[in-house]
Amino acid sequence: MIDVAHLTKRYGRHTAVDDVSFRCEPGTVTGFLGPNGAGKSTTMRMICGLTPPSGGAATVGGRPYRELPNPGREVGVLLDASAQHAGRTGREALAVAAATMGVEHRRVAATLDLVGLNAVAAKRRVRAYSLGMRQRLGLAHALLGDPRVLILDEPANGLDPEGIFWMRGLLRDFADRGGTVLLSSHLLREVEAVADRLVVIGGGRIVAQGDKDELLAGGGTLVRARDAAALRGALHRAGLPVTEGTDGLLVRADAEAVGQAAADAGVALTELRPAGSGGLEQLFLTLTAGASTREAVR
Ligand SMILES: Nc1ncnc2c1ncn2[C@@H]1O[C@H](COP(=O)(O)OP(=O)(O)OP(=O)(O)O)[C@@H](O)[C@H]1O
Repeated sequence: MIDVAHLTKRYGRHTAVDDVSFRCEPGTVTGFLGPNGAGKSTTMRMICGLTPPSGGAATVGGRPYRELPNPGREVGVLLDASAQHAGRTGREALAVAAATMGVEHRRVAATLDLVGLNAVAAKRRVRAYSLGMRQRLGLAHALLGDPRVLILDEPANGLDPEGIFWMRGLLRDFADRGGTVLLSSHLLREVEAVADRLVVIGGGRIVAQGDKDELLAGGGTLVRARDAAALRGALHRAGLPVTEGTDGLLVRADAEAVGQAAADAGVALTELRPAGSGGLEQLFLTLTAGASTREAVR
């Protein structure tokens, strides 16, 4: 269980994370989504005790990360795959971690095997690893202590499609055995494929969270008009957040509010429907429309 309560991080006058609260339950994968600079990494670093919060608190298994007696046995963390000792071989790196955590040495080979780093790869120095191999080694580090919780920042970065598919299965299996997974990603389709719950962050604030299927069912409204510019103007004047979709405008509001805004401006619509069927990508674009704009103009 991960419990995040009112986490806030300010850098000078800039608020990178603003009153963020969510909970990750055992047996679930929580997808942590947001555009660049939204505050995902900062939130995860605060959960793992690497960045002190300006306000709020986070616990893992009921305790602040820094108070866990042997954190690696309880929480597997992968925040930055490139931050690994480049001069060690993959096997050496894991062996050192195993000794530090008090994990049986034979788990080293088993974990390397589990993440798909074969004997040849395990004997190479980390500096010669591709990003995908570093991600696999980082995941091995996270899994080595047989933890009940995984916190992974963009773990699919650098993995090829087969690797992404493999990781999805690994995380699903981990959660199905009662584990708790918090996974950040900008690869929306990957999150859609594996997550049970979603936390969507934009401009440091949570813009949506909940059960993935419920969120997808309420993914805003798709609207079209022959005069797209007039429609855009009408929605803008009504203060409704709008994103360009592939087949119309996506609006973070219900159909009634969108229809009313168009009617008030005398714009004739050619289509008005829930956007949810378009999947997570549309939901993501819709939900983060305002936040992305704020980020872009900052
Ligand atoms: N050490 C720091 N000092 C000042 N500002 C920071 C620092 N770390 C992060 N920020 C700012 O905080 C905001 C959130 O950054 P963060 O890295 O958490 O976002 P993110 O959602 O992980 O984005 P990305 O997907 O691009 O990694 C950004 O505006 C960033 O510039």
